[in-house]
Amino acid sequence: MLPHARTGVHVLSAHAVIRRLIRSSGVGPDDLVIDFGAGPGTITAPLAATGARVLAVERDVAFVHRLTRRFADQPLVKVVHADLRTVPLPGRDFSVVANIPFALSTVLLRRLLNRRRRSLAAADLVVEWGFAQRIVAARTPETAKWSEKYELRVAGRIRRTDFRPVPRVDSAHLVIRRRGRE
Ligand SMILES: C[S@@+](CC[C@H](N)C(=O)[O-])C[C@H]1O[C@@H](n2cnc3c(N)ncnc32)[C@H](O)[C@@H]1O
Repeated sequence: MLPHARTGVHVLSAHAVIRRLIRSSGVGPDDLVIDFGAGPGTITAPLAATGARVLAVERDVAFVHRLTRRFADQPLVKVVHADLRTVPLPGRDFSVVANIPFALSTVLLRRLLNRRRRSLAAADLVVEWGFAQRIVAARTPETAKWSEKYELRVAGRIRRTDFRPVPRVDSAHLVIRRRGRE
């Protein structure tokens, strides 16, 4: 079985959507960017093409082997076999561009946005549509606190048919930008 055929892994297959995520992030040479849940490297590859240093974080061993082979000759890409819930985050400024496992959306946002050190500069995430709406509404004390430090907005809807296999629900492009960025 191909790794991406595993239950719950919906690979972003629409190149136009991937290009939009990356263009929105604005990452380029000298930037550090993390692709959480890199899978087969669908987002990792065009991210590396911008000249940014990319950390491709992936928990699944088969995907890690595939990523390691695919990016063996690309010094800008570091494949990190780790769990996004526990992998150490950079101390220097970094961005995130990723189609994350939906079940871990809250955990990841907490890791990124509750840190004392605000080294997350920007994130462009693919998350479940309803989840994105709840986050940007900032109705809970936690999300309200996030929105004091970060701008959170939905840049657009991503149709479920833009993924393989096709999931049951649409997604959103969630944009996160650190406020007061110099
Ligand atoms: C929705 S898929 C996205 C794959 C790829 N980024 C893409 O868009 O084509 C989510 C990926 O996250 C990985 N994953 C799931 N749980 C993880 C965890 N705790 N830590 C790191 N990666 C995880 C899965 O193996 C899968 O490759």
